[in-house]
Parts: sequence; structure tokens; C-alpha cells
Amino acid sequence: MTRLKLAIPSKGRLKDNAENWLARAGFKLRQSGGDRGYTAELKGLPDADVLLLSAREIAQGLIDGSFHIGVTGEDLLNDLSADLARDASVIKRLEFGGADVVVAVPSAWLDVNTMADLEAAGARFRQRHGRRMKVATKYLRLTRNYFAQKSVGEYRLIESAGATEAAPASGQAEVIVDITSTGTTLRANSLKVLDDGVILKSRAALAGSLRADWSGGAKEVLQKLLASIEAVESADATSLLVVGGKVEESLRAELGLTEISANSFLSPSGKAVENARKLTESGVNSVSILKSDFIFSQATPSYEAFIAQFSTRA
Ligand SMILES: Nc1ncnc2c1ncn2[C@@H]1O[C@H](COP(=O)(O)OP(=O)(O)OP(=O)(O)O)[C@@H](O)[C@H]1O
Ligand SMILES: O=P(O)(O)OC[C@H]1O[C@H](OP(=O)(O)OP(=O)(O)O)[C@H](O)[C@@H]1O
Repeated sequence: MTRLKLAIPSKGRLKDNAENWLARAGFKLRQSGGDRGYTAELKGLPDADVLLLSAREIAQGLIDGSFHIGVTGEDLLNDLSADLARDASVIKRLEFGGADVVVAVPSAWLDVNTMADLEAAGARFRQRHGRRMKVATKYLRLTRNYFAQKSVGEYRLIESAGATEAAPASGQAEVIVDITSTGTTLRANSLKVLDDGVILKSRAALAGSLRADWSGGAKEVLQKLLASIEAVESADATSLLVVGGKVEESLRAELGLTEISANSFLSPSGKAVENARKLTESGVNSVSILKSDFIFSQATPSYEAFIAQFSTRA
């Protein structure tokens, strides 16, 4: 039996969020060798092996097919793969790790606010300094593609090893392409984002490798994982209304209730209180609103959508 290989980030906010998200679905992480161990198991999913790696290594491993699934940033998947539709697929976009990959220039460049301005500034820069304007980034592919799409050619790429926002101040580059969420780091380094300088709006994602070997049981383990994750999502999105009395079918349809049994219905969470009030107004004796931890159903749409990609490929 092939075990499911799952990679999650080894440190930082992505790790904490991924760990909490899995725990909420009933899969608690147990790291071998304590907090600094780089392998782990998931309680409740004995046929999975967990690898703790950097977000970049996870994106690369999914693209290469070194493991089946992983939590990483969409920015990295898009940057590292030349053909993401062929290599990997986002199974679920997650609620955390939201950040934009942006083009930023020194705030002091008052006449540079758009990518078109940047091209003009690049031409002036070359005339004045006898060399091309430098753009520092870890996102080499995304930068090349976006600059080409915006017809910006007057630049040279410098691969950044870290602290990219410091590159203009230290003289390593004039312009940067990097990830930002609150904008604090950009402001602290006197940089501004160009008006049309958002290359990608990224989130953390659970992604599956389309290049990994999925034979021999790994798919079944993935289905089990996703069934619990979707059961949590259903539970979060709905409330259970337990009703003391009969609910007419027309009212049920009007309120968007799904029948679970004769006197219990699922309501969208945000409408539960309003629906309970309308039910009592219609004549039912009492309505209790309950929150579930999990609501399992037969179908696992995210699993089915992921698996379908293998049959549609040549
Ligand atoms: N400020 C942020 N807000 C939200 N998500 C972020 C933020 N910064 C990074 N991320 C997400 O987390 C991923 C990994 O970022 P992290 O900061 O851990 O990597 P890094 O510092 O570039 O890694 P390394 O030090 O290994 O090069 C990013 O690719 C992005 O998807
Ligand atoms: O727009 P901001 O909210 O300032 O975030 C941007 C910063 O966050 C990331 O670094 P890192 O993961 O080291 O985050 P940290 O600076 O929050 O520690 C990223 O490499 C940026 O430098």
C-alpha cells in the first residue's frame, strides 16, 4: 500500500496555520524529534507521512512529483512551474497566507507610478548610468513574464537571497518584486507599489502533485483527509435547526433549509437566527440552533475535482 506523502511548512505563520487547520479537521500533528523534527505523523491518518519543509521546497516538490500533496503559497507554485496546469493543482485555497506579489520602486521616484512609467524610467536610467536598471527578486519567472506582458524591457534581473526590500537602500538594485501583506516592510524601506504593479494575489493552498505516483492507495488516503476537511467546512457554513412542529415545504424552500430528518434542518449559518424567527412566526413551537463540529456527506467535491484531472490528461 502506497502511503500518502504530505508536506507542510516547517516554521513560521504558514506552519502554525496549517497545523491548526489540520487539527480542526481532526488530524493533530505529531512531530518526530520534537518541534525541530522534520518528519511527522497525523493522528487519525495513519497511512500518511508528513514532511516539514520550507514553503519553496514544498512548491518545488509538488512540481517535481516528490510527494503527493502539500501546503504552500500560490505565489511559489506559479513562480517555480513553467506549466502549472501540467505539474500541480490547487485542491483548496486556504483562509491564511494571503499576500500580493508586487512591483515596488523608491517612493522618491515621484514620476514613476505605472509599469509604463517604469519602462520610460529604465530607458532614462540606462542613458544616464550606462547600465540597465536592476530589479531584485526571488520571483524570477513571475517577474520576467509580467514585465514582458507590460512591455517593460529596460531592466536586468538580480536574484535575491532574502531581505529583498533592502536592495534599493543597499544599492543592489533600484526596483524590487516581492511579497507583501500589510505593506509595513515596503513603507519601512521607503518603497511604493506601482498602480498596476500587483502581479499576483496569492493565498496559502493545499495543492496536489500531478506528477507524483498516485497508484496503490494514496488516493484513498487523500479522500479520507478531504472528507474530514469538507465536513468541517460544511459545519462552519451551516447551523442545525431543531424544530418543534411541522414546517411546510414551501417555507422550507423559501428559507433555504435542507431537511436532515423530520424535525431537523440545515440553515446557512449567517441566516440561522433570522430563519428561526421566521419559523416561530409561521407557527412552530420552538426552534433550537445548534453548531456541529463536522457534517459529513457522501460526496467529496474537492477530491473528485482533483482526481478527474488524471482522466482528462492524455
Ligand atoms: N507577509 C506575508 N503575509 C502572508 N503570507 C506571506 C507573507 N510573507 C510570505 N507569505 C507566504 O509564505 C510563503 C513563505 O514565506 P516565508 O516568509 O516563510 O519564506 P521566505 O522567508 O521567503 O523563506 P526563506 O527564508 O526560506 O527564503 C510565501 O511564499 C508566501 O506564500
Ligand atoms: O507587507 P508585510 O506585512 O510587511 O509583509 C512582507 C514581509 O513578510 C515576509 O517576510 P517574513 O515572512 O519574514 O515576515 P515578517 O517580516 O512579518 O516576519 C516577506 O518576505 C516580506 O518581507
